[in-house]
Amino acid sequence: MNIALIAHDVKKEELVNLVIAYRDVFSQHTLFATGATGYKIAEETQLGVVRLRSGPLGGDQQIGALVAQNEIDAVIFLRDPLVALAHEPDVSALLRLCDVQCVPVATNLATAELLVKSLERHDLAWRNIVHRYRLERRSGTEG
Ligand SMILES: O=C(CO)COP(=O)(O)O
Repeated sequence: MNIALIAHDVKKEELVNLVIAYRDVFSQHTLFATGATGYKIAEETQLGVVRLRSGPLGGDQQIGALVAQNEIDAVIFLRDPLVALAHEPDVSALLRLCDVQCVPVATNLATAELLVKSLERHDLAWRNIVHRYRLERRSGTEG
């Protein structure tokens, strides 16, 4: 599964702690992250992370584009709920695209933990089954 991890500055430590606590689960997936979040996760957990641009410089939009292409299976986005950010429209757009594509998205630590536990139980495996089925159908019609 492709998991996107994003945290605003005041939430980065929470997210890193979550990844440390559930390292065994996260290590079984491909992790994508915005720039500074990805840097911290990689540094503190030694897990591989596909790092995109920093959030304010377009990283949220890059993750949004992956969501729009249905290439992300779950998003954990720990937002700072107490400040308004210059790139708020990018944040809203990403969350909207998660709803468009029916991608599970957690915006606080409590929900993030539930999502990780779902990953652990393979609750989202149906997404891989659908991906594979569609790829096979596509290659069948092309061949
Ligand atoms: O601002 C962000 C998401 O909106 C996070 O970006 P960074 O991971 O680069 O700090």
